This record gives sequence, C-alpha cells and structure tokens, in this order.
Amino acid sequence: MLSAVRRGPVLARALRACAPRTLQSPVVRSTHIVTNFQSPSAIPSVFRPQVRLLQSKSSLNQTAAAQTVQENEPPAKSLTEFSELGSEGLVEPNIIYSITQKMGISTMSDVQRLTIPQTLNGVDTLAQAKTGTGKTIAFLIPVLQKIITNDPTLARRGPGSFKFRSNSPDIRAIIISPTRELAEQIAVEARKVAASTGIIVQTAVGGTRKMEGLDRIRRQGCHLLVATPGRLKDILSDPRSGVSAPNLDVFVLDEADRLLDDGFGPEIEEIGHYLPDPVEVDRQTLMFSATVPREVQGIVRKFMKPDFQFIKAVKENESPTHLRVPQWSVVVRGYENLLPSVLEIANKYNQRREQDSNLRPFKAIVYFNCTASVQLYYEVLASLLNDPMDPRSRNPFGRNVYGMHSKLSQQQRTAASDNFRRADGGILISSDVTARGMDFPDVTHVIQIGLPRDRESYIHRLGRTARADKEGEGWIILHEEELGSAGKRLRDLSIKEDASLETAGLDLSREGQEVATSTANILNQVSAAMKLVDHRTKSDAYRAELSYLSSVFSRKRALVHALNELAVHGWKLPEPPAISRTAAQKLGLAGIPALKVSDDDARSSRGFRGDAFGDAFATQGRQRIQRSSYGGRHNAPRFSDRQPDQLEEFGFGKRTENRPYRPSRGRF
Ligand SMILES: Nc1ncnc2c1ncn2[C@@H]1O[C@H](COP(=O)(O)OP(=O)(O)OP(=O)(O)O)[C@@H](O)[C@H]1O
Repeated sequence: MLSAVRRGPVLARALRACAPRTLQSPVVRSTHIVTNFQSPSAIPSVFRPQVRLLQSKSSLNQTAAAQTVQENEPPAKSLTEFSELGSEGLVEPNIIYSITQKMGISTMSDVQRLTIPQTLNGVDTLAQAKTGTGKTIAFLIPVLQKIITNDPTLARRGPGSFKFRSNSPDIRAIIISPTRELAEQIAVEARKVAASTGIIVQTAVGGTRKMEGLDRIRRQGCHLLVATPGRLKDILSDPRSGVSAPNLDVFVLDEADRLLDDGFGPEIEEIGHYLPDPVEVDRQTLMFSATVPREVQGIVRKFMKPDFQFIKAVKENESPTHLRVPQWSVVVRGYENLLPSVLEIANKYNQRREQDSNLRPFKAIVYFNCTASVQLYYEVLASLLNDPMDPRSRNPFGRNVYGMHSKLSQQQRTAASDNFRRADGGILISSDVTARGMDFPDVTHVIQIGLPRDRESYIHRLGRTARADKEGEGWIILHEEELGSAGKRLRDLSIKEDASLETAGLDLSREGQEVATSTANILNQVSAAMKLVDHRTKSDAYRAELSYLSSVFSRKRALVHALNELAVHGWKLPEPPAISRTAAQKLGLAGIPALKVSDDDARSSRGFRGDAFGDAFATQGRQRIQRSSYGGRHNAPRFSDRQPDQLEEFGFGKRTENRPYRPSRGRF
C-alpha cells in the first residue's frame, strides 16, 4: 500500500515533464470567436463549451481561401432552439417535429448551433466537438434536409414517397462510420429524425449477410445509406450489386480522423473512385470527430472543396475531455493487481451509493488493449461469485457482465451492445470496438487498463461516460513501467493520481496476508474465478500482451518479469506460458532468461502474425466464445454446467480451504 502511495505522484511528474510549452505558458493568439454564438444559459452545461470557429486558412495552413462566418455575414440572429430552424424555414417542419416532439430535444448544443446553419448552406465542413455533445444530429439535419430539398415529395410519409419510387440512383447521401455498431446506431438515430418524412435509411455493414442487405435496398429503396468502409467498398465495386450512387449529394465521415488514418484511409480513397466525380455532380462533404490530430488535418483537404470550413467547438488550449469528468490514474504494483483494483473501484462506488441515493447504479466499460485479454477478463468476471465458497451465490454484477471485441460474430456483438445499452448497471469488458461514438446510456465509469495506443483512443474511450450532461468517472490503471510512455501519450490531460486502493499496492505473491475484509473478499473472488478459466485463454492473453507491451516497456526484462508475475500470481498458472522462438526474436526478447521459449512454432506463435491484438482468436477463439455465449444473461459459465470433480478441483467443495487472504480484525 505504502509503495503505491509513494509511486502516486509519478504519473503527474511524467505528464508535467511532457506537457507542451503552450500549456506551461499559454500564448495569447488572435482568435476568431464568433460572438453571436455565445452559449445561452438555458443549454445544459455539457452542450455549452467555449466555441470557436476557425478559419481553415489559418488553422490548416491552407493557401486556398477559406469560407468563414467572419468573412461571410454572420446570421442575423443566433438560433438556439430546434424549433427556430423550422420557423426560419431552414429545416423541414417534419424533421423538427421528430426531434422536438418525439425525441424530446429542444435546445441545440453548441456544435449543433454552430454547424447546422452553416452546413445547410452546402459548405464542406470539418467539425470538432467533445464526445457526447450531439454531433450525430448535427450532421443528420443537413443531410436529411438536403435530401428533401432535392426531392420535396419526401418531406412527408405517403404513397408518393414510399417503396417503388426509390431505387439505387436515389441514394442521395452516404454516411460512413468506422464500426458496425456505430453505423447501426447512426441509422437508428437517422430513422428517428426522419420518422415523419418519406426518407428511407438503410445500412451496409460487415458481418451481416451481404445479399440480404442488397435485397432490402432493392425492395425498399434507399435515400440515405449508413455504412462501414469495407462493406461499402465491396458493394460499390461489385457491378452485380445493383447499388450505385450517381446522384450523391452528401458524403459524411463520422469519426473522420479514424476513417482517414492509415487503417481505413486507403479504403476511403478507393470508395471515392466509385462515387460520381464531384466536378460533374456537386456534393457536400461533412466530417465530424471529437479529435482531429494535426496529421489528419492535412489529409482532410484531399476530400474537401478548397473553401471548406473547420468548425471547432473546443478551445485551443482547453482539455479535450470534459472538465467535469474526474479522471484518476492508479499505478499498480503488478498487472496481477489490476482486476482486484477494478473490483475495489466498483465496491467503493457502491458503498458511496448506499449513502447517496442520487448516484446511479455502477455501469462500467473496462477497456483492454488486446482482444485476447478482453476474452480472458470477460470470462473471469462472468465467473465471479459473491461468495466463492458457495457455488449458488450470485455474481456481484448480477447477470450484467458483457464482453465485446472484433473477433466475435456479429450476432454476439449486437447482443452484447444491445444488452449493455438496456442494462441498468453492470460491466462491459471491451476492446476499442466500442471506443468511438457508441452512446450507451448512463455509463458511470470508464476504466482503461494499460496505456491506450494513442491519445485519441484515451479521449474517445473516456467519452463513453458523462454524455449528454450526465456525470461520470474515468480511471486508468497503469504499471509503473508504462509511466514513461504515458507521460508522452497523455500529456495535457487532467488526470490525477489515486493512491487509495488497497488492492493496487499489495504484493500478491504472498498469500495469507492480513488485509481488510473487503480486500480479502475481492482477492478470494478473483482467485477462485481465475482458476475456472482455461489455460489456453490465458496463454493467448499472455502472448498478445507481450506483443503489445513490447512497444510500451522500455526495459524488456521488466516486461517479461511483469507478465510472468501476472501469469502466476494473477492468472494462477503453475508457470508462465511459453512463446515460440520466432516470436521471441520478432519481439526482441530472445535471450531473456525468464522468458519461456518453445520450439513448437505452430502452437505457441499464435497471436503474433502481424497483429498484437490476439490474432489467435481468428482461428481458435470463436468456438470457445460460442460455448460461453456472450451478451450477459446467459453468458457466464454456470456452476450447474460444471462437473462435480471441477468443483473439487477448484476447492469449492471444501468450505474451510482455499481462502488465502485473511481479513484483518478491526478494519471495515
Ligand atoms: N441538443 C441536445 N440536447 C440534449 N441531448 C442531445 C442533444 N443532441 C443530442 N443529444 C443526445 O446526446 C447523446 C450523445 O449524442 P451523440 O451520440 O450524437 O454524441 P457525439 O458528439 O456524436 O459523441 P461521440 O463523440 O462519442 O461520437 C445522444 O443520446 C443524443 O440523443
């Protein structure tokens, strides 16, 4: 415990040392604050950040003239209510009716007030605003309005606007999102906003039956297509699909920076080849994200008209995360302490909630960097019992333990995200597949395990809590050896250290220690559940973590030591798993004495084929996952499913044994 306290300020020092000069001594710049866009106090605080409209000329170092509100006359009056967009004749009353009457949203958020009047003019726009501040509606309104402007018969539902009138050339707008779940979520929101119009919204996402989707588009028609890059490219490049968009008016990239980075960039560019030439068919391009790193700002120009505008609803020197989200870092003694720390965070919150009935039920997303670790910790959490001695006792999270990563079937992914969305509380163990855009209501905690691969990932993950003016907490749990990289990656973020978790600093290699009753419970729960997860799942996670962390740890020996401790004292393996000689060489770990190396390349090199994040699941995982079906309600391996000899083996049949941590007297 003491050692954790002593380590406490280390992250702060690392972060301070790496803070850019501008943060240490703010520079006053000439700004382009649009005064008539000042936030009215009626708007909830989350929708009221300081707002600036930047000239793309200055901020993006453009040579081409940039259109800005300052150069053009600002609107005569600032519109703040959605109803005003209708009464001013800017947006179809049926769209406004759905938003205000059916969705119950009346006041525009800053990003909405800033972008909607501008984008309705048809100007290409890059917009940046914090997570959870309503960017989806901000781009949906101009998209839907444009469709209606071009075909006024679609303004209302009716025979003229339905069915047979719609066919592939009617695709007037395409929205691309990086993940399937986000595409589905955007489509659901679009259908709500367009509910009183004749606009037909369809999706084209990977993991679903392509032919079924195409059939639906052909039968029902499609004016707005929401898609993921891979599937969109697939159907546009396939002449037999019958889907093309020769009359495309609007093209939207949600989470634009992710779509333009190295991963998706080439696909997006290829999609551009299948769309009509913008010189012949004029179209508007809209890009939205909470993060727009400098590298991406350059690429944006390739897709935009020269006079595009960059609307920024985040001040230049302001933290990109919401100030009202307390963010805490915990430096654990070893990785074996991380799951107990997560449970202690949950317990402490639940204790606070007993005193304060205003607090919402604990609902957390726990992010891991490797798919294989998501799988492992999902299985452990699903196996937790309030009393590990009593197989009939409940899981501390009830039935609401969910797992989510890209190697699951689409059905499993949809079940997990739908169930977690609906759940009153619970825990979702996730990879970055839910990090962007997903709007799960009432998430109270985002807990990030280990250092995320970049600053943007941290910001987007954190953005799953404290949405739409709700409260939330952010936690990041780090190993001491990650602090150097954390200082660089997470600079300028307001993260404070927390040194209050007893489980974070304990030496878990020593059994039988005297600890608080609550801590003893946690350690015993974790220990029992850990023993129920099979060896192979743990080996996969070991190899994936070794691969991921080899670029985070500067000292390779320390890395092997940390993971070996985790394997033995955290995962309860008799010895650390072996990795193949080839893999050891690739990772620069060959020759480290503590690393167990095997010659069995076929078996132990799984997980290293070019992807640090658990390739093993592509071949092995699915069968296993299907057995312990995801999605909470039925997913935890149930004790009734286990054989009696397993109970014996794990000590559950013996009440007095297998309780290594003894509660100390007089505490708690
Ligand atoms: N003007 C508004 N007033 C209140 N709630 C709103 C408003 N606009 C949108 N919302 C709600 O706020 C939540 C977050 O919106 P949305 O998902 O569009 O955020 P976002 O900015 O796209 O976030 P992210 O950056 O994570 O993608 C949604 O539930 C949405 O319905």
